[in-house]
Amino acid sequence: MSPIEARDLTKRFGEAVAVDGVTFSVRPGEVTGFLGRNGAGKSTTLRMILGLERPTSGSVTVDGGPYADLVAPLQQVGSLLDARAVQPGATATDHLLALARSNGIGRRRIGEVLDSVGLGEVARKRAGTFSLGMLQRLGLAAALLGDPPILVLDEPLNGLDPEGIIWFRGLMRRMAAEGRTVLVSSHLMTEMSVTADRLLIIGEGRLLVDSDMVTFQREHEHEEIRVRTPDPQSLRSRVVGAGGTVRDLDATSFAVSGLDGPTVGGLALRAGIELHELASVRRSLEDAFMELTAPGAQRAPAPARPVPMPARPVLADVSPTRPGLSDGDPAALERPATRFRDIVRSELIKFRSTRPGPLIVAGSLIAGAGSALLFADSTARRYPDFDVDERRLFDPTLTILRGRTVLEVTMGVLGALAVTSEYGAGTIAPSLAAVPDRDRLLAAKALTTAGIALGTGLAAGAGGFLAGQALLARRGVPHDTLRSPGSARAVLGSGLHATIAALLGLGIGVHTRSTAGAVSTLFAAEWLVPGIGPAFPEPLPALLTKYWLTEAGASIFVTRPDPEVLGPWAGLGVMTGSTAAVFGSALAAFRRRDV
Ligand SMILES: Nc1ncnc2c1ncn2[C@@H]1O[C@H](COP(=O)(O)OP(=O)(O)OP(=O)(O)O)[C@@H](O)[C@H]1O
Repeated sequence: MSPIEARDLTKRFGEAVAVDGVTFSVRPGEVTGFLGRNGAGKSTTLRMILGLERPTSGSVTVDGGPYADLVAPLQQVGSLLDARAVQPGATATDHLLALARSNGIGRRRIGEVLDSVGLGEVARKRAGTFSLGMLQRLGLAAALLGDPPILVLDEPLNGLDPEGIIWFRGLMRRMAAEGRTVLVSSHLMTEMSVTADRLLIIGEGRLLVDSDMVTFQREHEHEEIRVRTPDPQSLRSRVVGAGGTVRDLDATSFAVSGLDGPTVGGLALRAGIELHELASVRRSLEDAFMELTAPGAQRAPAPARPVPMPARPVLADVSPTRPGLSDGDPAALERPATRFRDIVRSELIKFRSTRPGPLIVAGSLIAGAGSALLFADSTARRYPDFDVDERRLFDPTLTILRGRTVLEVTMGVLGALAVTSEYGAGTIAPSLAAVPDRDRLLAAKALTTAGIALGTGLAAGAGGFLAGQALLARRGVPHDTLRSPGSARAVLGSGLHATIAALLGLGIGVHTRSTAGAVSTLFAAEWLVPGIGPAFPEPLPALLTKYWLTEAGASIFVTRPDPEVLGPWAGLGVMTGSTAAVFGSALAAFRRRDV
């Protein structure tokens, strides 16, 4: 079994066929160049190899099974799809650390790979300040993190300067010499002719060439005679009759292989055919590539050749790690499967290293406590004018916790950002390549988000409550303590409410995939729907007040019974149920969709 095997791999986007019945094997100990023009289907094929896109039909295996089944993905396959897929606010170290942690790779490895790609000096610089060439190096560093036996790289040369290209060639050659499997896509034939041992050429989704480079060069790189004549038909038949091979160039010219210039000239002279041009030119591999992949070129699918397996990889520590395929390799046995705890730690690093996350938490704490103080102050000013009924119904806890709306939105945004920031920056692809189990990735995001929101909600609620009650007490207005009926529950509720709001945001974020879309949806849920509710005839306004998720959830803060709203726990239950429905549908969508 080859490290990468595609069988009849097909991907359709609607009517368009991006990859059309492609079959190939990639062997260890070689650099395999995957060549094609823009839009030929290279990236789609590589994304299917990495489990980021689901084949419409056919299959592709990595290390003998689907990519999703790898036990420690980064230590088995290193990949680079899009070098620009980084959080601009994250440093090079943080970018790698988040990936490394998810697969239980130690921090020491980060310095090593950064040094090995020449980025040691900028380890603490933000990736947003990097040139494209530096980003390619960072992407390669990410691919090398787990010292994997298989490398899958999509156009890694883009943006590299000449020195970088030479360095990259050397790196690929070294990797192959160590027995690793290297699959690298490109649209540059010339580059691949010096880097690759084996060639796969894809055009309009179909595999056109599957050959070793030496054979391809022998077949396509040679001298040929270019002939221009007003009577190409006659000369062509004479050339073919003399054993030459003809390749049409345009209406009046063709190229001849297998005969030399004087022979072709002699044939023309003897037949009395006028010649306008007779020249010997070297046919480059680039020419061959352009002709083979010309739009609409006549083509048949390349035969699926049985690929003999070369000797086992040389390096002990680059052997396959899939259980059952490791042949008792001690290096494989040392690699533990990815642990959920590590994925959570990786999510925490992502949170810390993307600028909006910590800012939102700080802002929420200030806004939560600040709005409580503002409400306390305005209540204290108005309290002397309250009539008897107003004083009887006065609920100091509820007044203080009115800032919950701000927290509900900020925590919702925080939850949404856990996924939308990944889609926005494109880091969702490397994240999923590192953690292909989508349930576990989303669960880790949910747990991290919930933990941060719970802490923030409790801190903002308790801080706001204590500061607000102290202000009321100082101004001689009735106030609550944590021992007052319902007050502790309301403060605890602040944490629960923030947590549910964050999970709601996360679910919405998975659906919208864009931060703007998620924020608009959250604002609609928070303000638009309850705001326009009263414009409709009863009983809709009453129902919305009681059962709309954000309104119902707010009842957790109510300390005096109110017939218009649900009981505190019932209300929070409605909000939890609605959030669970949104989150459940998000999980289903996340499992199903490509990337
Ligand atoms: N998500 C998608 N939805 C619709 N069409 C898509 C999608 N992804 C790719 N395609 C189409 O599939 C075809 C192959 O695209 P792909 O990105 O695989 O090409 P490529 O060979 O990698 O090109 P490039 O060198 O420009 O990256 C293109 O026609 C592209 O427009």
